[in-house]
Amino acid sequence: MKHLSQQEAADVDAALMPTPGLSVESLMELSGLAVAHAVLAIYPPNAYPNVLAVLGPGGNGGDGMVTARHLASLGYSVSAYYPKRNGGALYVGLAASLEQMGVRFVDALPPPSRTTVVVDAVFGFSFRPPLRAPFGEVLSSMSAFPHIVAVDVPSGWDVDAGPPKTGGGAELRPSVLVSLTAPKRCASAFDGTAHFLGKVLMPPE
Ligand SMILES: NC(=O)C1=CN([C@@H]2O[C@H](COP(=O)(O)OP(=O)(O)OC[C@H]3O[C@@H](n4cnc5c(N)ncnc54)[C@H](O)[C@@H]3O)[C@@H](O)[C@H]2O)[C@H](O)CC1
Ligand SMILES: [K+]
Repeated sequence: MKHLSQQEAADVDAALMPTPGLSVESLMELSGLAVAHAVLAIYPPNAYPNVLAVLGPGGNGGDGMVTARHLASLGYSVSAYYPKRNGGALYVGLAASLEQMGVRFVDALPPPSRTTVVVDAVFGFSFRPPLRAPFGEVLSSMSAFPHIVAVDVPSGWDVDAGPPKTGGGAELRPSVLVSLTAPKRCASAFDGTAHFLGKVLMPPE
């Protein structure tokens, strides 16, 4: 399977936008639904009742909000940590839809737990290192959780080059990766247990 560079990933999503019937909202909904079903397949709610969605300020965080909404409707107990909120109408609306579904927004990350699945929706294909505050601390705290499902790109990884080489303990090692549309180059360094491909809307060529 082809892996997309950071630039190709941005170009592909820009090319999908004018497709009749597609919009940022619909692409985000399909992404979040795909991630929710990956969580359901690997971490069923009878064994893993709690989900913590960690949300970044851009489109990846939007996918994470949709994921959280679907997981709440699938029977998980869902909380969300959203340290840098996006004030755009789409994001404000998504956050309101989560509250309607009973998702709790928390002010700090809870301690790690073996029965909690972390949805890593901090950064996607637009991330460029180095990390700016407060996300170094956020990723460092997340990395202590044993079950992490990364949305599109493991957060903090260089989209082309892969995991950071700092060795400082802050690098995420997700157990599940859900690539959206196509895997990004960094996915070739993924060494977790399951790699899914979601939101495939393009003809193969
Ligand atoms: N764009 C689309 O068509 C769709 C994208 N989907 C998902 O969205 C992400 C890409 O979204 P984008 O808004 O372009 O960017 P990110 O979420 O990856 O991050 C942007 C956000 O992060 C900040 N940021 C970037 N680098 C740093 C840094 N080093 N330190 C701190 N903060 C940083 C930046 O300022 C922005 O605020 C894609 O991967 C998909 O998950 C959907 O699938 C729908 C369609
Ligand atoms: K991510």
